[in-house]
Amino acid sequence: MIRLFVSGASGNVGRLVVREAILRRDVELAGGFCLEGGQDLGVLAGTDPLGLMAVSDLRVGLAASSPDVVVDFTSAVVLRDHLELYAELGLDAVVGTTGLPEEEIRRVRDRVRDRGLRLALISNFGLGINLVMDFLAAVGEHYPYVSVLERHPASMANAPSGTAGLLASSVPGGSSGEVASREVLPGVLGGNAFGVPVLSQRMPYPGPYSEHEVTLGRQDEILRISVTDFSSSVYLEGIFRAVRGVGALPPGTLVRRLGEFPKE
Ligand SMILES: NC(=O)C1=CN([C@@H]2O[C@H](COP(=O)(O)OP(=O)(O)OC[C@H]3O[C@@H](n4cnc5c(N)ncnc54)[C@H](OP(=O)(O)O)[C@@H]3O)[C@@H](O)[C@H]2O)C=CC1
Ligand SMILES: O=C(O)C1=N[C@H](C(=O)O)C[C@H](O)C1
Repeated sequence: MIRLFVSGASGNVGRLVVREAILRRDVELAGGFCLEGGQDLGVLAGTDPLGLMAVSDLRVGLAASSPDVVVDFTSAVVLRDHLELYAELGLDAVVGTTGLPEEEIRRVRDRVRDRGLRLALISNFGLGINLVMDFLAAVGEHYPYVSVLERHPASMANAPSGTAGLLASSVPGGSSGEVASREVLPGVLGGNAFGVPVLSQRMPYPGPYSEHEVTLGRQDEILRISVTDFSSSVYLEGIFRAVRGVGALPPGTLVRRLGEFPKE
């Protein structure tokens, strides 16, 4: 039985993680944190009361509940502090929160290695995106030209999405060539991550969706892959795959893709 603590227990993803943890036989919900705190975790998750209250002080909540694994879906604003706290407590962590710059992630990787920690820092737990990342790693060398486009509702916290950066980093060698176009509207061409052009599109559409599109090119051939997710439930299978797997990783390991976990 894995004792699980959920950071961000009142959020879109955190609530689903709490509900799933209640249903699963291999997991026991140890506690949860959210900014507000004070409410029953079951009620927050839209189910029956559990008699287990969300805490608003993460350090206190973790000390009181002695979890085996912490899952974090909170905010880029607090991500750095949360990672430091999990490291200080030597906790195995599965982190979905995005928005940490790549140079910072390199420092996190060093800390994980130096202190013998185990961390899954995965910007997208969806099956489709993880399969595309595996595909890009396998075939990217055949396609010298690459670009990544991501589309989210206007409420999306960061631009680009963490997933867009991870997709860009999955292509060995980045993209070739230069873009000569002059920007008439500032920012219209987007940015660049790992040598790959990345563009974010935001629309005040009411429903949830998350879309990523990768275009691969070589002489006389364009290959385009698009993944659209309409509900946070698509992340659950991957999150619990990581929850089961993180404790079995060798100490000092940071994984960025589900494909890095050994097959079950
Ligand atoms: N890796 C993946 O597969 C996915 C990653 N994400 C990422 O996960 C993160 C969370 O997404 P989502 O669930 O939609 O977010 P929500 O805004 O729905 O939930 C955020 C949660 O974090 C808490 N929180 C918000 N701000 C703070 C803060 N400053 N300090 C402490 N706690 C805070 C909120 O508490 P309260 O309600 O009390 O304010 C809430 O519990 C984002 O970075 C998102 O991009 C999202 C989907 C999939
Ligand atoms: O906040 C979201 O919605 C999402 N965040 C993750 C990201 O930043 O990549 C995953 C997905 O794009 C949805």
